[in-house]
Amino acid sequence: MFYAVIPAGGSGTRLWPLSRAGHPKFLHALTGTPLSLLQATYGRLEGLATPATTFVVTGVAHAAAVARQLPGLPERNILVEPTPRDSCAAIGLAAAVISRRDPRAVMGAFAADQLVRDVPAFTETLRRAIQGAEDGLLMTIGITPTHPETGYGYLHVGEPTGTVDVCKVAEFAEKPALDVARRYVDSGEYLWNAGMFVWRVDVFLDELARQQPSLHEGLMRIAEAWHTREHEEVLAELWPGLTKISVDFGVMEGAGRAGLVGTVPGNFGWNDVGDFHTLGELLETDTAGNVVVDLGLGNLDNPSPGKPTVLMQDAERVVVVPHSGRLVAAIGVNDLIIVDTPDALLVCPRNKAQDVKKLVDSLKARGSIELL
Ligand SMILES: Nc1nc2c(ncn2[C@@H]2O[C@H](COP(=O)(O)OP(=O)(O)O[C@H]3O[C@H](CO)[C@@H](O)[C@H](O)[C@@H]3O)[C@@H](O)[C@H]2O)c(=O)[nH]1
Repeated sequence: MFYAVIPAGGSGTRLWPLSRAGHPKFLHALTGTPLSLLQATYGRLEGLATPATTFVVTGVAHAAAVARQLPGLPERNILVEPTPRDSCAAIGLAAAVISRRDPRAVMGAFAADQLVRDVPAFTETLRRAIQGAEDGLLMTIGITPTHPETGYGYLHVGEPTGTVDVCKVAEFAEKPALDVARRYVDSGEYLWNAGMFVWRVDVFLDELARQQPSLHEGLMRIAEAWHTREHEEVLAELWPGLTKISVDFGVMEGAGRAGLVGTVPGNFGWNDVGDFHTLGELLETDTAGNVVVDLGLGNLDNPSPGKPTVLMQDAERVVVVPHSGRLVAAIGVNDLIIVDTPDALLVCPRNKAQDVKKLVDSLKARGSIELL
């Protein structure tokens, strides 16, 4: 049996002021369709899992929005975390819950905030990954890199395993420094890790126990109590003490060194919707290269539909996110990002899109919680 898990908890700080702690990027319709990133992620898994075999792991602050956006998902399949403890705890919790139903089930974990253009090719790739997982590997999907991105994991592709398209991974290197990332890309031997994982839950949980024993123990105790009366009590006691680490640093790097990681190439039009510049590259432009991000129906608080929201004159390659209900007008500007929300306006050159994270950090340092 195949289970699909969507960890949905990151706050998407490089998409501030649109993405906020209370309404993070996975709940927004950012990619030119009425579907939010979460709804699109859920929808593309239909060929692989059923609602009964799909889980979303999310924070208590987002559980109601997730249920509203995914009305077909059984409520008991929304695994609610009291606080964010990063992706290893989120994905590990789902693995532990699934293992109590079926200890040798194969599960896939799919980041909630990505764009996939060719869903049939995605489904085919996943079928190959499932074969690799059945053979005992922790499977990743490898994307051909286009530039030395430091926000991704890198997979050093090793020997073929004999299963069609499946290779061993000689090294899993998460978020390398820029010079290292350059070396990887120049070598032609590395792929980007797509942030999707497929494995047998027993293989993953054994590896979690080996590398993160206390996290493993806590998650197994929480999963044991999950559908019982003790659930809340056990969760309140154990969750705050769980190791806070990503699955990439917490398990995958070490599993790579142990020769347990495999990969299949993913040629399905993959994008990580990380910042406003990238978003501008992904969406359709007008003849001057301008992009208006239409937040569509998947957005829960879509302002006044029908009213013109953006007017541009002699402007080129400007990305506008109108999200306040008022008109955004721009004259004679180039290569700019303008994000207008009711309580915060961001204006930033496209080549500084990564620095939005620093701005959010400084807001945090000032204690401006209401703006985050
Ligand atoms: N429920 C829950 N989900 C979480 C939490 N933290 C992160 N997530 C979810 O976990 C997924 C991965 O997010 P990040 O941990 O922010 O990953 P990343 O920095 O983007 O890096 C990952 O993805 C890259 C590709 O986009 C990979 O290249 C990289 O190796 C890694 O797997 C997203 O769906 C995010 O919502 C948490 O505390 N709780």
